[in-house]
Amino acid sequence: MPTLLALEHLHLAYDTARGLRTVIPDLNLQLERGQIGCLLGASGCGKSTVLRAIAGFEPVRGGRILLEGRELSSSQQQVAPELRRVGMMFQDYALFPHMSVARNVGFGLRRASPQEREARVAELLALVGLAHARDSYPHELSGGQQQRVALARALAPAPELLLLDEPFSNLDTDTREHLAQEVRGILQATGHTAILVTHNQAEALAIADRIGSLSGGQLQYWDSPAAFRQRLAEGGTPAWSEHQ
Ligand SMILES: Nc1ncnc2c1ncn2[C@@H]1O[C@H](COP(=O)(O)OP(=O)(O)OP(=O)(O)O)[C@@H](O)[C@H]1O
Repeated sequence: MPTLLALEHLHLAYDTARGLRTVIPDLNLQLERGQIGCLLGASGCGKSTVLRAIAGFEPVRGGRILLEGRELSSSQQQVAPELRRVGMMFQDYALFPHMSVARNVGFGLRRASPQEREARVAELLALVGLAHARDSYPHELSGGQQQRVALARALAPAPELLLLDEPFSNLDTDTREHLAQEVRGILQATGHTAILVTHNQAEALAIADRIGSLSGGQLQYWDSPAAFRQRLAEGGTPAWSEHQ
């Protein structure tokens, strides 16, 4: 499979009152089209910063980000977030409370005709198993259902790459693993490529094709689930990892 996403010598830093603070000094990563990659790592190691840079919300100080060989970010240029074809889904769902499920899902389709939007919303709600809830409001749904609406909304504009930032962390353990497997099924069925960040190994194993650990701003490994299981069996887990 061809590479969809490439991070090449990525250097990310924040401007602070005390000067530039490097979070990611030199990160390299490749993800094939159709794969789900997972970044594990301790709180504060820079996982969200990497996702935000891929989405175009953080400047790149060095190196570059490529999507299908197209340069999205480098120190010289920065493609606007809305032109990247990158979708994002967060842990707090970020659904609009005053909008119905259908309007939430159709939110990113403002340029489509009403008929096209209606058809796409119906298709996505069927995909995530919530066709019956189209007229409900977010507060009427369970956490897992809200997260499925958030997934449908993120997929609606047909992004090339989906970024998932701790998407299941507000859910209880059982729902979390079940939904991770369900989301994997949905992304595989639609051929989507995604990167997920989490603290949780079980979640990583339930969803990912490639699992890596971010530490000191570097990717420590980029394993298949089988190789990652082997690593766990050999005791090669970082001290911070959640074992659930
Ligand atoms: N806007 C900012 N300005 C300065 N420093 C920041 C800013 N945002 C994040 N940081 C710092 O950058 C580091 C990485 O933050 P980031 O949110 O990427 O970590 P994370 O691995 O996603 O953590 P968590 O798992 O807790 O969400 C942290 O030390 C954080 O304090």
